[in-house]
Amino acid sequence: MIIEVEGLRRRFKAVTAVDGLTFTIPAGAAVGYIGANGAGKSTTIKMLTGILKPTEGVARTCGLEPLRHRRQLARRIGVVFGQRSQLWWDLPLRDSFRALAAIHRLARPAAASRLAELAERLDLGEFLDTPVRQLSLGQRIRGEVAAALLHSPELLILDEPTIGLDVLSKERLRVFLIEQRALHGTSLFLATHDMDDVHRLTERVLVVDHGRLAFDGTLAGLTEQVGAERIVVLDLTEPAGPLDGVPGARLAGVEGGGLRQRLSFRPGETTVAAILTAVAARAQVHDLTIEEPDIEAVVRRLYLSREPRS
Ligand SMILES: Nc1ncnc2c1ncn2[C@@H]1O[C@H](COP(=O)(O)OP(=O)(O)OP(=O)(O)O)[C@@H](O)[C@H]1O
Repeated sequence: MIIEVEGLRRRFKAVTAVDGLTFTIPAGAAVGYIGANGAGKSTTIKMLTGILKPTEGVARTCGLEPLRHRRQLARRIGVVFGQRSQLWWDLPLRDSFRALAAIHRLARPAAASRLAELAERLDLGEFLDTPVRQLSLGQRIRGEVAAALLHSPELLILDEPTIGLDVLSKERLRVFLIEQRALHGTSLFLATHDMDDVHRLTERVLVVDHGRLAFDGTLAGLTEQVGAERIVVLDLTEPAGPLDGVPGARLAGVEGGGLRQRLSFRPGETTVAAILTAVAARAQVHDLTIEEPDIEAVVRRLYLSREPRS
């Protein structure tokens, strides 16, 4: 197991941020960790990485007790906090990598070739010599991710890595992470508010609610359990009248005078294929995309379905 957590609890005076969590994650897995603001995600990550001491219970990361073996663990994991930097603010990005290579005691040629790989894949070349404080958010996050991966860790822990990034930067980062996992088999533990992150990067999702595990399964299983709606966006070859009355679907919007129409549906009640078949008699579809429900909505529905809590 790359992560093992048993009865993990952390109190801050009156607040119980993490309240008896138990789960395991096998090596090589990619897991999304989601929950509302203040649900306990960052606190969990801090205990997994040896920054915070559990009040009760056990966390084991890469088979190590994070607090006791913090140094050893640091060589085997990479961590990115989207809202906090691990880079040296006033130094050129390249110097942070040099310092980190020294901290991890990487042999020079190995560090140089790893940096070259990361710089190429993350497109860092243009700003390697720019002081970190002058980087755009997207550039800095790419730098953070490279810094976290420089020593080729077995496990990458990301806390809100795409927060504040524009669509293009988010996408580049996701493509990079998918590639890295395919190349190196890096395990991934990803706390995020972004459903697309979860959808693209992970195969299992853990939902935390008031420090307790509220769901452990696939994203499809989660949306099905809460009955969240997905939206199919249809781009038509010619404008058509409103596509209402499709069985199992609800017309959620018409744009461009009928050229683009959105139909929402609940997985389990109908399928995209059935919707397309029903629509085919009335309009010709040129292109389609599926919009995932947003994470806040899914989590809210899950929380509501769990009430009243003990
Ligand atoms: N150092 C601290 N002192 C006191 N309370 C804290 C501390 N750190 C976290 N908390 C509280 O613990 C709870 C869980 O916080 P945590 O940061 O783990 O949540 P989160 O799920 O990461 O939220 P977000 O999505 O907003 O980052 C919150 O109520 C928070 O206010």
